Amino acid sequence: MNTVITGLGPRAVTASGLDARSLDFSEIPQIDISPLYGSDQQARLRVGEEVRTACTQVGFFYVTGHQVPQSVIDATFSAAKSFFALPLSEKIKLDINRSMNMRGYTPLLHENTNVEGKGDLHEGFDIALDVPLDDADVCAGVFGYGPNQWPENLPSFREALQAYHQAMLDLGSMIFRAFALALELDEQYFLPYITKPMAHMRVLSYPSQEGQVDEQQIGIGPHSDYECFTILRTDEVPALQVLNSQGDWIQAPPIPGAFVVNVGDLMARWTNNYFASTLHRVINASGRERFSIPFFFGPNSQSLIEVLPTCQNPDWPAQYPPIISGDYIRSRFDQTYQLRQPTTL
Ligand SMILES: O=C(O)CCC(=O)C(=O)O
Ligand SMILES: [Fe+2]
Repeated sequence: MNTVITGLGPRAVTASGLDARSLDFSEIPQIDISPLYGSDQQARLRVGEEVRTACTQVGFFYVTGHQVPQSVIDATFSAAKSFFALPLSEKIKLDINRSMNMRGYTPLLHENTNVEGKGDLHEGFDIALDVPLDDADVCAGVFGYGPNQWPENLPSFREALQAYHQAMLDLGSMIFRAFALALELDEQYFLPYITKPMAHMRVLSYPSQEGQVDEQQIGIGPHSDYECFTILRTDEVPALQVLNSQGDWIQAPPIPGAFVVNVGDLMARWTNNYFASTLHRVINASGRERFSIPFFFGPNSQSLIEVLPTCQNPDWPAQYPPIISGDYIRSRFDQTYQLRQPTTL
C-alpha cells in the first residue's frame, strides 16, 4: 500500500506513473462487486483495490453487481410511500421519542443534523436488528439492542422492511469483506465483529423545497455518518450532495441499479483516518417528494475497536485509543438527540 502522510493523516497514492489525473473526486467511483460472490481470487483482490482507492480518496462509491433483488427494493419504497401517506395521528403512535431504543417515527423538522440548522426537512421511520426483550444483552441494557415497533394495520410495511434489512445485512457483510481486502487483512477479518450488529436503518421522505432554499433548513444538514459505512438506496430524484476535499459540494445522482456506499466515522477511526468519512447533505428542490433508505452498518455493540494492525506503524502511530463500538455510537446519538424537537401535535 502506497501512502503519503499528510497533516490530515495518510492518503493513498495510486500507481499512475508520472501522469497526474485530476481525480480528486469530481467523480464518485462505481465498483462492480460481483467478483466477491465468485471464486476468482485475482478479481476479488481487484475489487479490494478499487474499494481502497474509493475509501481513501473519496469516502463514497457506487456499488453494482450486488445480489439484492430489485423486488425487495421496490417493495420497500412502495411500503414507505404507504406509511408516510398515513395521517400524522397514526404515524405519531410510533413516535421515536417514546422508544427505548431509537425505533419508530420522526416527524418533519423534528431532527436537526446540523447544530446551526433549523430542523431537517424529512420524515423518517427507524428500525434496527430485531432483538427480543428477553435477550440477555437487552436485559443487561447493552446499547442499541431491542425490538422494533410497527404500524398495526400495515403488515406489508413490516414484511418489506424486514426483507430489505436482511438483504442489507448480507450485502453489508460482503462490503466488509471488500474492506478487509482493501486494508490487506484476511478477507474474513471483520466477520466476527458483525455477528450481532445494531444495523440501524431508516426510510426517509423528503418534501420538495420550493423557491429560495434556506441553507439552514434543508432535507438533511451537512453531516458524516456514525457507523463503519452506510448503504444508501434512493429513488430516482437527485438530491444527495457530497463535499470534496476542496470544499466543493458534488452531486451524487442516483444510478439505476446501484447502491451508494459511504464510509462512516467509526471506520475512519478504526483505520486511523486512512479511510475518509465524508460530509454529505440532502437538498430536494426537484418539485417532487423524494424517498431514500439508508442502512448504517457497524460492529456488534460490545466490540472493541482498536486501530487496525495494517493502519499503524512507528511513522503513523494510532491516533485514537481503543473504544467500545456501542459507547462511540451512543455518544453520537446522544448529540443528535439533544437537538431533537419534543413531539407535540
Ligand atoms: O437520503 C439521502 O440521500 C442521505 C441520507 C443520509 O445521509 C443519512 O440518513 O445519514
Ligand atoms: Fe448520512
